[in-house]
Amino acid sequence: MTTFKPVVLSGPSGSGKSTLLKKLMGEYQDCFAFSVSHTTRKPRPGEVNGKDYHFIDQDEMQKLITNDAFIEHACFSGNMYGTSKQAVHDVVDTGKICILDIDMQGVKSVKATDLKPRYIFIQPPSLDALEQRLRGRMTETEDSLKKRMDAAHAELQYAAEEGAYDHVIVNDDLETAYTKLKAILIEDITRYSSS
Ligand SMILES: Nc1ncnc2c1ncn2[C@@H]1O[C@H](COP(=O)(O)OP(=O)(O)OP(=O)(O)O)[C@@H](O)[C@H]1O
Repeated sequence: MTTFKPVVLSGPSGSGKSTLLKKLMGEYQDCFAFSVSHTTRKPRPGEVNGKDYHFIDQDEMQKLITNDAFIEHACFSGNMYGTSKQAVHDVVDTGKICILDIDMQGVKSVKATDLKPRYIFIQPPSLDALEQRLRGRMTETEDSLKKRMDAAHAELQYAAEEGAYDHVIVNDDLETAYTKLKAILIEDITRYSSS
């Protein structure tokens, strides 16, 4: 079976990663998949273990963290979440193209693994435009906006370093950015479709 390198999509919050991924997965439903995350959160009605999340308890989570099983892990509202290296390998083994939507710390962690993905950075046209988009999304408080803008500075600095990413896509006009993203992935998409 043909397998594909995972694809890492990174970029400041508000740069348009989710928007681009939604378009990509809408157009090529079959081809791409996200890895299944681990969480200590209780399953909601209808959620399936191993499909929506790997539901585990605190002790198991701690063990996985100690064993360096995660690419990234974080705590939100008292629950822990993590993306394991194994979960990415599991998607690769299905023959689909695994998408990782992760931040700069996640990118640095992936670089320390044997995953060898393609690294794509989604860059906002400017910091002003980024702030406008975050405000327009109506998801942020002034405090969280400031945190995201501070983080964006660091992300842009890192992306400018030689070799940090394989591709940088400036998301100014959405259709143009999407065309660029597809151009990077089209060879794999075609191979997937003909396999
Ligand atoms: N090219 C574009 N032109 C104008 N607005 C855009 C463009 N791309 C995305 N947006 C808008 O910018 C906002 C942020 O985009 P999105 O939520 O996709 O960012 P993100 O990188 O996924 O953020 P996060 O990391 O916080 O999830 C959204 O409201 C989206 O509709």
